[in-house]
Amino acid sequence: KTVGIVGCPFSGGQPKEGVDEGPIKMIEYGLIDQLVEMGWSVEFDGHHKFTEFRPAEDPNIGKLKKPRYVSRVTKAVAESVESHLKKGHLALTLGGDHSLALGTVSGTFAAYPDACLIWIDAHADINTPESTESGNLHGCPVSFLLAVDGLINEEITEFSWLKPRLRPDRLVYIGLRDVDPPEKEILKKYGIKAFSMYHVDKYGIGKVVEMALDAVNPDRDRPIHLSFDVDGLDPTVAPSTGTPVRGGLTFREGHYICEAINETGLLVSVDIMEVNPTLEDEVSVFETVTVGCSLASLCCETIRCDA
Ligand SMILES: N[C@@]1(C(=O)O)CN(C[C@@H]2CCCCN2)C[C@@H]1CCC[B-](O)(O)O
Ligand SMILES: [Mn+2]
Ligand SMILES: [Mn+2]
Ligand SMILES: [Mn+2]
Repeated sequence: KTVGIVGCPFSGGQPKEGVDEGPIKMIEYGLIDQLVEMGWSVEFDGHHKFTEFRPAEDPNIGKLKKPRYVSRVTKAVAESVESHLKKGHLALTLGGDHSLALGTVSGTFAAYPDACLIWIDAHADINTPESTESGNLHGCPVSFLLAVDGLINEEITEFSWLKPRLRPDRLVYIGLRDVDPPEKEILKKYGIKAFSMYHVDKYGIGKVVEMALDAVNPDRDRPIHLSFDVDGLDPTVAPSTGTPVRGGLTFREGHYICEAINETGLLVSVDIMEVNPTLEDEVSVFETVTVGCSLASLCCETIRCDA
């Protein structure tokens, strides 16, 4: 069993410095050794160097910020993820901000057209170029990926490489608690399944994960892409992240999601996103980086001590 690590030091989808250090710290903290100890062979030929992709000029397109930089980087990420998957490897992408999912999810669907997407996040990241207020592309990836008509008005030529393959009934969220009004409209309009923290409280994480899988993978026969924004966790668990929101997933709830999805045997591609090891004090940074590493490891569990 081989896991291909896609190290993505990238911060172009949002304004805070430091989230590009996330992948570097997760590797420094020994993620590779951890995976090797768990029985994986690890393919990692160093972090991507995305600074070469940065255009001299990158004026906003409408409200969107750094559109050319984000587009070039995510196109490269899509190719990288696809190539790991086509070799039958598990793709593990370390971010970097969540705009990288434009690439990771595209790469997964190129290799596994029948895949489903499980998005763990405080946010829906489904703003369109028109609905976004911040213009930060880390708040938009899902709207670009959705294969629906009429969501995005004018085609953004920079992103013409991106073939939207995500059907609304193959997408499910867990952990939502800070969704913009236009995003709520989109979720409702396309009937996208979303388990907010309200549902986690009401049903418990075990039932929520089961309902999420039932929604997008009823026969448990579709490959799974798990996109995990660490701000889905409570800020007491993952404090060093760009857009923290109180009332999030506990340490165990976050890890349970990874264990339960791993247990399906269907996981093909994982993103660990929005770890920014420069925002908080040393202890908070340590906690956030180690949580990123442990989430990744539990996605890769091979030997389960079954009860
Ligand atoms: N929807 C957002 C966007 O900027 O589009 C607005 N939100 C921040 C905003 C602050 C004021 C109260 C309402 N929320 C961040 C989110 C993107 C998060 C991207 B992720 O990858 O971290 O999930
Ligand atoms: Mn590989
Ligand atoms: Mn996100
Ligand atoms: Mn988020």
